[in-house]
Amino acid sequence: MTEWNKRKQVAQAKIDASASDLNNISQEIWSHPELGYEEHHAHKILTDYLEKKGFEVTRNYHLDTAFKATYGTDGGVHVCVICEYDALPEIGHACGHNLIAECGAAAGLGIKAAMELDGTPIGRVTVLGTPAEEGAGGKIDLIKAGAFQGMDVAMMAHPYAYTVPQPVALSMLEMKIHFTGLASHASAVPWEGVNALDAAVMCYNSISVMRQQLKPEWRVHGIFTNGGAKPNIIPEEAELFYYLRAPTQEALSQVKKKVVGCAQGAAVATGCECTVKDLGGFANVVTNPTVISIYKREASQMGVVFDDNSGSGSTDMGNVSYVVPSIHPMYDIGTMAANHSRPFTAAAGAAAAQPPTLVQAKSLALTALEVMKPGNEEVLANIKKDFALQMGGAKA
Ligand SMILES: NCCC[C@H](NC(=O)CCN)C(=O)O
Repeated sequence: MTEWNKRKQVAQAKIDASASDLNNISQEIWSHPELGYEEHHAHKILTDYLEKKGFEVTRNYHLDTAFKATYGTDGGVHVCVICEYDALPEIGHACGHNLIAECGAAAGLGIKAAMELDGTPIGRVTVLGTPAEEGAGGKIDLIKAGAFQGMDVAMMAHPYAYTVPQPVALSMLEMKIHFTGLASHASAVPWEGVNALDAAVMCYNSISVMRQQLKPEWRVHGIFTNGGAKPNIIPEEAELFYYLRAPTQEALSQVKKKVVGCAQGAAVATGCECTVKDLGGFANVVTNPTVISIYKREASQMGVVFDDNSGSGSTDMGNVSYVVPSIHPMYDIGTMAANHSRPFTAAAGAAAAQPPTLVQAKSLALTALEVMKPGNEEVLANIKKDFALQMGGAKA
């Protein structure tokens, strides 16, 4: 056996030997669901554990509930494994971020064990704790703070109903559409009023009608966040909250133009004022072809079979993929339930999710080791070449 294959075995054995600890971490996070930027319990248990395992830990890293846990030396390849740990309102860990945290910590442990085999670490591994993927996107704050500078590759794995190495993750924009009318008694003098709720309903309906003309991969979905105060007051304020999505930033701007047109039309029809507030969003994920081909090879050798079924959500890992060569595979946790559903919450906390999570952690760890391997400098050169080509044709 080559020295490097020995290291790969050590990584896998370390993850297997830590299975019970890792499951406990996952269960702790799953049973204490915390919203984005409030993940204090998850932050504590992950940082305490990684510190105990010999990582140099920075708590509250640029954000209250972000962390950096790092091991190794500078000057070699620097690999980042990402943890997420925020939950959804009301339905808990319905996106399985407890498992993303477990997988990131597990991969980090495995890589570290392999690196320190002969006492001389080659390169650096950082486990990065990133808050609020379901919210404003903590990775975007961390990018702005420079947390990804000097990293060569970033990777994570996300729970799902299928196993997809290169899922579609769309560019996304969050938008609030606010209508202002004029209040009046809805029974005594309704003609004195200007009805903001009517404008919001017309806008919602126009967007729904427009949907037939949207490209199949475009997404527009919204809710009413204000529909008036009382039935006997003509609503003077009404508000819609929409997510707009498309495969690229260019296509997203076309979707935005159409939605703004619907809002303006509804305002004219009802005599209301309309303001559209752009709340920012996420970039699409640009998967690095060299890294994903290594990942696919390593995962296949462990018996992982890939499906051809990609969802099309969005993630702040998309923003990371514009600053560091990245992969964001998704994997089957033993459920057919959709993410963001209550059955998915149950699946994310079930024992059946553990074996596939550890296989993903091993696949990420072995992918990282392949990039770090002395003599494999051409691999890193190819990763950088892919990235330069991809970024030449893409805008975040
Ligand atoms: N506010 C951003 C929502 C992101 C959300 N992400 C996912 O569902 C992917 C996995 N967590 C989305 O709506 O796509």
